[in-house]
Amino acid sequence: MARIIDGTEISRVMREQMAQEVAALKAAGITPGLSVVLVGNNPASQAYVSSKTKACEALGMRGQTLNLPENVSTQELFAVIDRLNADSSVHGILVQLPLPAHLPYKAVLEHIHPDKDVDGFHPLNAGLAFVGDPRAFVPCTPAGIMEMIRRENIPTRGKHAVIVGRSLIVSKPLASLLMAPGPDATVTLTHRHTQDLASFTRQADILIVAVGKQNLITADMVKPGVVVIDVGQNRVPDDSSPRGYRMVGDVDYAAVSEKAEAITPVPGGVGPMTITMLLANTLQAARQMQARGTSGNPR
Ligand SMILES: Nc1nc(=O)c2c([nH]1)NC[C@@H]1CN(c3ccc(C(=O)N[C@@H](CCC(=O)O)C(=O)O)cc3)C=[N+]21
Repeated sequence: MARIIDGTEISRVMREQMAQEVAALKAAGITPGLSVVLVGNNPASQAYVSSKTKACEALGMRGQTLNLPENVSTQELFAVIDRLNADSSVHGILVQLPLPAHLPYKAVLEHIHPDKDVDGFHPLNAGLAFVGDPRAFVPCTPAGIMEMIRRENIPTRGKHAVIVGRSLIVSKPLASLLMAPGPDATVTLTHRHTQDLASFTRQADILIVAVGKQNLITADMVKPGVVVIDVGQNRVPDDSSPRGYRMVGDVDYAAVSEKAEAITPVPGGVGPMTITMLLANTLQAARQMQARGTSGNPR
């Protein structure tokens, strides 16, 4: 049976360390602050956003949510972001995705000041991360996956990492992190048009799945000894659960964990690590602004 990679426990250790760094910044007069902009009232988005701001507060940081109506105009949303960009008590800004279809999400993400872009979705940060510049904010999910791999001592050098999915948020940045000097993995990226997906996944020493489709990866699609990182967050109706649903990933967990060397569970794997890296990026933003002398909460 596979070893379970416990994202909740790794997060607990990392957050304990970060709480001390927050305390030190606070002693220097700066309380790191994250502002989350949530448009509309999608229940899943509301749940994610509240877990993000709660995690901030648990660390001693400020977490604020700005909830805008579903029909907010692009200009109104830009005005809100302008205000957060100019507010020296705000170190990180996150606009929760997906946005309603009438809003141009790329233009919205480009409106966030790159120094406060703790999601790492602004093209400047995406570019800095791609060239391996340490000033970049690295998107939280790929950063969290790299932390899990490092802390679990999973060998990457020369290993074949196969990524399923081609998103800007997870797969593209993860590919560049895994193939960079240091990790030195050989990376294959696959997606919905890949022919004979299983012929690729079966070659994986490390298999990362970020698609959003329950049971996409079955036991016959992996080789014995694989390390599986499941990024999926799928809600499955379940009357026996208090919320009326349960969370599953993209991997047939029960069957694949019989063949894998190690596997991340859902929930309790990549999800908590994503939030942990959001906290880390907010802390990084506060420190960078302190170093430039552009931060400090108004007293
Ligand atoms: N601008 C932006 N940045 C994001 O980082 C972002 C976003 N938009 N939109 C949506 C996705 C999704 N996402 C999750 C993070 C943590 C969990 C998480 O902690 N999940 C728990 C389970 C949650 C539950 O049970 O409901 C777990 O896996 O253990 C889930 C989903 C961040 N996202």
